[in-house]
Amino acid sequence: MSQSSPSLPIAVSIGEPSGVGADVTLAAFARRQSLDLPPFFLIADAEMVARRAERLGLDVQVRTIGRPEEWGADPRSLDVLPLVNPHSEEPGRADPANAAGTIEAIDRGTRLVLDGVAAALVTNPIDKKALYDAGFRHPGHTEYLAELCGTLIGKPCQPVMLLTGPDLSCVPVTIHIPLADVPGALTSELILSTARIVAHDLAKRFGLQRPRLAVSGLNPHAGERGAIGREDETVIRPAVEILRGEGFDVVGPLPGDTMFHPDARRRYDVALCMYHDQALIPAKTLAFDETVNVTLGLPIIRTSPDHGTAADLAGTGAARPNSFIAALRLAGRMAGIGTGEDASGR
Ligand SMILES: NC(=O)C1=CN([C@@H]2O[C@H](COP(=O)(O)OP(=O)(O)OC[C@H]3O[C@@H](n4cnc5c(N)ncnc54)[C@H](O)[C@@H]3O)[C@@H](O)[C@H]2O)C=CC1
Ligand SMILES: NCC(=O)COP(=O)(O)O
Repeated sequence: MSQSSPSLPIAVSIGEPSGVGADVTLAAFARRQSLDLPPFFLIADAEMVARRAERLGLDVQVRTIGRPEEWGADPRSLDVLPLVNPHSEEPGRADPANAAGTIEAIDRGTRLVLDGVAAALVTNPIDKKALYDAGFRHPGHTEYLAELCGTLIGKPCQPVMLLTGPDLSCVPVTIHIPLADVPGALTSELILSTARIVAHDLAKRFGLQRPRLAVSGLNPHAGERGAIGREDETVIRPAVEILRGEGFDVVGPLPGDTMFHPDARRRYDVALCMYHDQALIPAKTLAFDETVNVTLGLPIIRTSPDHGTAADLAGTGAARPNSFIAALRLAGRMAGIGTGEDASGR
């Protein structure tokens, strides 16, 4: 762990214990010095993490800390803030019985950042269905963190999901909803509020003033001037015109199939897409190992690897830690923690 900076550490939540969260966190910790990673501690069941390290054959000592302030006393050890709700470890087999611990880790990490004890929260992937089966009523971290932060600060938050990689940053305006519900959920107001949060947070968190925004259409060929679907003209174009009137650098609606080729991508900083897969397919296809999921619109910095629980790889050593490492680095840069990385960011 880098001791060159007196910065606060980053809190990392374990995510789904049967997934690769522990694997990628341990792998990143093992390479922390050569990669000059920002300091971090893990919120997890310490015994589960130690067992996973052993299973993976990683020479990582796990040290339980009583309070986050105890972080960093022994630079050789991965500090783990233990859970009240224990996690059983069965790689590849999600169990709703672990849900309480999974949610506890997210809750505690969020509170620690809000309390100024941790610099940022990096979340490992959750198995959404396992949490739903245990009664969790939020589609994912993104929506849950917005509600939790809103309750804790007494002010509602609109979460915005940003996927950012070396060659593409994009935002799904509607997030975790069935495709059939997208046309009904898509409103000019939602596009406007999302674009305003993107512009505000890119300036505040990334130092990018007046980002160039490209807004996608919803229908094939952005509706072919109303001939293949109406939303492009009745919902999306009016929002783009209002944004332009407010001084935004924005184009659209652009046909979704032609806005991601290399020349097109050079013309904007962020693509605002109308639904989850319209944004996440190009992001993960272009750079699965380097793309980071960031939640904008929150009073805390939250990043996450772009991948899911990868249950098929848990405990095998085959999970690549790259996206997790990118998430740690980006959280560090957003929090102003010095690392050996090029700070130009994305
Ligand atoms: N932020 C979060 O909490 C996220 C959670 N999920 C959840 O993850 C679960 C599984 O989702 P899937 O769609 O199967 O996506 P996935 O990303 O877990 O897996 C898709 C494919 O990519 C591979 N893969 C994923 N991460 C990898 C890594 N680090 N190194 C090498 N290969 C990797 C997997 O082995 C699999 O073949 C679902 O329950 C989903 O809800 C998915 C995305 C984000
Ligand atoms: N596919 C992205 C995703 O599911 C991210 O979900 P979350 O960060 O909101 O948990």
